[in-house]
Parts: sequence; structure tokens; C-alpha cells
Amino acid sequence: MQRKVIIAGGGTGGHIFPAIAIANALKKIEPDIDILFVGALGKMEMEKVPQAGYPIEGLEIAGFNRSNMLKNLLLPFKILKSLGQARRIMQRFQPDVVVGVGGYASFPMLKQAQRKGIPTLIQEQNSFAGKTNKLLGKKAKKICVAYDNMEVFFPADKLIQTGNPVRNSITQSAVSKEEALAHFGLSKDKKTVFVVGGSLGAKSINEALLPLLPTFEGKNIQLIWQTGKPFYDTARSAAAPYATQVKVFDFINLMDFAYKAADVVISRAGALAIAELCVVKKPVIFVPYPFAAEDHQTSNAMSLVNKKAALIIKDHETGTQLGTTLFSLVQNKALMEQLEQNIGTLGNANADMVIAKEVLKII
Ligand SMILES: CC(=O)N[C@H]1[C@@H](OP(=O)(O)OP(=O)(O)OC[C@H]2O[C@@H](n3ccc(=O)[nH]c3=O)[C@H](O)[C@@H]2O)O[C@H](CO)[C@@H](O)[C@@H]1O
Repeated sequence: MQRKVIIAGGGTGGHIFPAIAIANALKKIEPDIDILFVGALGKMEMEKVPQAGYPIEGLEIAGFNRSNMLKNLLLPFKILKSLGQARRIMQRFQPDVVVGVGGYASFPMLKQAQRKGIPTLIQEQNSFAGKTNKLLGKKAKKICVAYDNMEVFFPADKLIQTGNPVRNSITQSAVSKEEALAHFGLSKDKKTVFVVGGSLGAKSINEALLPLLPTFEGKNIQLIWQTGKPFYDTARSAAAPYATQVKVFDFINLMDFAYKAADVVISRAGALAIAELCVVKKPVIFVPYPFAAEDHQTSNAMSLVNKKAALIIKDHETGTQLGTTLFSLVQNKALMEQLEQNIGTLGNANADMVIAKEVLKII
């Protein structure tokens, strides 16, 4: 009989892309499996999931707004409404299992599944679990995690350390460095730096790059610069005089090409960025986003820095330190090799399959 799976969650790439990786792995094991995604209306998953070839339904749900308290007045009503929507989706689709990847839509879907006694599995990407996942974890059948010591947040007997699932396009990329450079219109005779500020872009990194742009040519450096949407126009205008060696994007769809082209990466320290960098084995300078819950990006990054597998710059020091750290790294071949070697020992390219098998086991 055809089995049915709902994958719920999203909000940012760090939840959406692991969800897609799990879906692809489920399809690989069971090609006729029926998978439905459930996301939040207006969020990135409503675009990225259909692009990956899966149907998605959107709930009217939003997160707690820390910067505008007025917006939270409607939150209880939105949660109630989304619980109703989730119930109707469950009735219509009749899933055998519901997988939660975190982010807005996870809560109503998993809550309704647990009320109905349908098995649920949580995939927690971070070293710190948020309130909702902790709550849902009590009734989940399995919780797949990527970091040690997660029994602080979840019942120990439900935990499985699987690592974070990385997309096949990255783990099995067949593109060569030459092809990747050609794709971006870049030279093979320069050092290529790939700057990525998580799925939404990083303001502090973007601002720190502006004064450095005129210096890159003299240092034989070229740049693939992912800015996020809000900074895109500013970056495009600032980079216009250096268009040969600075390529600007609001979002990069072919991440495997960008990783392959790079000699060095400057990145936020989101859990999926880290999982991917360990698989592609690149020297990286992390600039953790300091306002993520419990500052988890700094703990994520420090777990690599402590193993001499990455460098780190604090967000508020980016303006003064990004240039000096980057320029000294690209000139230090021994350090580049050491970082590359050490980060390469931390990669886990088959977490997607391990998680998919756990999903099928609990049906
Ligand atoms: C500000 C914040 O709270 N961020 C959280 C969010 O980050 P965010 O969504 O930025 O997550 P990650 O860095 O973990 O992952 C980004 C994902 O988007 C992809 N990507 C990124 C840029 C791009 O141009 N193209 C592209 O495809 C990456 O390949 C990766 O798969 O979720 C992560 C996983 O729960 C958390 O660890 C982060 O702390």
C-alpha cells in the first residue's frame, strides 16, 4: 500500500533544505511514497518546495515578533486558525507519519498528529532546541539530532544522533571547479571567496565588505557574494565598478557550484551551512548571527573552531576584522590546508538516508 508522509515546517533555508533532503531520501527508498509538505504562507518554502518538485500547502501562521509587539496581538488567533487548517489537512491527506523540521508550520501539524495518535518524528538541526520542539518532543516517537548532549532538551530514549541531512546536489555534486568558475564568469587564476549570510543574507558581513571591494583586485581575489534580498540593490551598485571580479546574488540556487568554485568561504554559522561546509571541505571564516536563540550560532561555530576546523569573527568585530582575517588566510597556504583537512573529518553525507529510514520505521 502507498505510504503517506507529511513534512511540516520551514521559514528559512535551514529548515526547508533539510526537509527536501529527507523527502528525496524517502523517494529513493520508496519511489511511490506520497509526500505532502506543509509550510507557512508567504515564507520561502512556498517557493522552494515546489521548485524541488513537491506539493505544499500553506498555513496562516507567524512566529513571535520580537521587534514589533503589536503584531503579536493577532498571534493567538493565527495559532488557532492554523490548528484548524492543520486538522483539515490531516483529515484530507490521512498521513501515516508526520515529520517536523522546525519553523512555524511544524507546531500545528505535529500537535494535531499527536492528538490523533499519528506517529511523529522531529528533526532538530541545532545544538539548542526551541520551546516548541521541546514541547512536541514529549510525544514524538523519534527525535533526530545533529549535536551531542541533546538529552538536556529531549527524552534520551527517543534521541538518535543522525547529523543534519544535506541535499544530494551538494553531497553528490559532479561539477568541476573549472565548470563552477565558468558558470559564475570568474577566472581560474584568482583566489575565489564565497560569501554567504545564511538563507536570508547577513547585514554585518555585507556592510563590512563594502569598503573592501576596491582592494580585491590588487590582492588577486574574486568574490561570489550572496547578499540576501534587502541588501541586494546596495551591493549591486557598490560592486558595479568591480563587476569582473565581484558577482552579486540575492540568493544562490546552485549552492554546489558556489561551494565548488570557492577557495575560502565566509559564512553565518547556521546548522545547515555548517553541515554543508563539512561535506564540501572548505576553509571557512564564520561570523555567527549573535541574536539566534541562546546564541546557538556561536556554539555551532565554536564546536568547529575548537577542533581547529574553522576561524571565527564576532559579528560586532566584522567591520574591523573581516578584511585582515580574510587576507591573511588566503596568503597562508598551510592554514588553509589545515582547516580544509580538519573540517573534512566532520562531514556526514548520508544523514538524509538514515533519517528517512527512521521515518519509515515508525509507521
Ligand atoms: C537567523 C537564524 O536564526 N538562523 C537560523 C536558520 O538559519 P538559515 O536558514 O540561514 O540556515 P542555515 O545556514 O542552517 O541553512 C541555510 C540553507 O540555505 C541554503 N542557501 C543559503 C543561501 C543561498 O543563497 N542559497 C541557499 O540555498 C544553504 O545551502 C543551506 O541549506 O536556521 C538554521 C537551522 O535551523 C539555524 O541554525 C540558524 O541559526
